[in-house]
Amino acid sequence: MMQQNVAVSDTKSRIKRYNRRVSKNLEINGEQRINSLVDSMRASSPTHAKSSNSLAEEQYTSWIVRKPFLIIINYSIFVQIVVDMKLIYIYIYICSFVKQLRHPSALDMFEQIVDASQGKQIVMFLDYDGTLSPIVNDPDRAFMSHSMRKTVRKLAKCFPTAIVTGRSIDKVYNFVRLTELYYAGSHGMDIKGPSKSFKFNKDKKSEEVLFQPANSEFIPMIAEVYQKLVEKTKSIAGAMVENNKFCASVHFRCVDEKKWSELAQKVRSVLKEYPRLHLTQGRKVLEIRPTIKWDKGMALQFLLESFGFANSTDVFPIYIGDDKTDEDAFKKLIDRGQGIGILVSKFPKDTSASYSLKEPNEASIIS
Ligand SMILES: O=P(O)(O)OC[C@H]1O[C@H](O[C@H]2O[C@H](CO)[C@@H](O)[C@H](O)[C@H]2O)[C@H](O)[C@@H](O)[C@@H]1O
Repeated sequence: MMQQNVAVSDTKSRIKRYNRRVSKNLEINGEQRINSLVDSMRASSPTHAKSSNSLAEEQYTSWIVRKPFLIIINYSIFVQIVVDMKLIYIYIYICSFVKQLRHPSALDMFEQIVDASQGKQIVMFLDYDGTLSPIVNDPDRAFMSHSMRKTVRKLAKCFPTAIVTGRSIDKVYNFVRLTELYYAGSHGMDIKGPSKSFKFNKDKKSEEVLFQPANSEFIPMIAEVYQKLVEKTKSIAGAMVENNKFCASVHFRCVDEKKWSELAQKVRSVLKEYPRLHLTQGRKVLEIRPTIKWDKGMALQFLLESFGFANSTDVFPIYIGDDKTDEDAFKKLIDRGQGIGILVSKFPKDTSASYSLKEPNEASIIS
């Protein structure tokens, strides 16, 4: 009997120890997940994402700052510095040259792009934020310039043209205000065609083409999550939440970096209750979306198919975008072996796009 009691209490204490270990692991895992989310929030913010170029420039600057002290210490070290500086110069030069080779400016390559599209039907895909409009602190004030609107209108007269955005269609339409375009909102999960008769519509139907790959039950789910996120994050100065119909965005552009971890924790705590939603990241924004296999690349594919170019070799799709989510579309073009992807970015980035533009204004020049 005595032995049995000892065995039971032994087992109990082993179970307790086990539970303690498990819950400690869970805490560590939870903490690790938040830490890695905050790390990637930092990494995806341009001021933190050091390119090889900017790193070299930074090293170069720090050499300059230290230089006078080193001269006094030793002339031979000074000579060494001059040699090193030259090497750094050469390194910076090679980096920018290689970058140009990998992602030449779409402006410099304009003629080649035009040549490559000869005899083919150009189809234009345009991201909105950071591509047609400059990035601003307040997402509700990301206005498109009049000249950009004019350019997009002209484009749509010549080619089928679609806006592919993380925003809801209603929001992006309020900025763009062009009825002749196709709109793929909520990262391509809500696709609508022009609301009036449109010559590129193969069957010449005048009604809107509509495709929503995600189940419509996600709409109330996102609305609920949006409300919870607004409530949870209201104590964090600068945090903004947007309901984008099939997805929600939590902006941290105006949040003090010291608060990023707290914000990430709050977002994770809301998402815990929604296993059918997951988190992705854009430019200083956390995006919550349905766990379905759909992205901007698949939206591009869907639109090309609806234009009748499923297996056509006579099509030349051009996709212009600035964000991580646009990479799926760039990759799709590579898979199809057609057209070109153009990345809008001031900084060198790893991308599947073939060309680059420095800012939204340049996108209007090429169009
Ligand atoms: O696919 P996109 O059209 O690029 O949409 C992605 C997100 O764009 C918007 O946020 C971005 O632009 C804001 C205004 O310039 C800026 O404040 C924010 O930091 C950027 O991430 C939009 O507000 C989000 O809902 C979209 O998810």
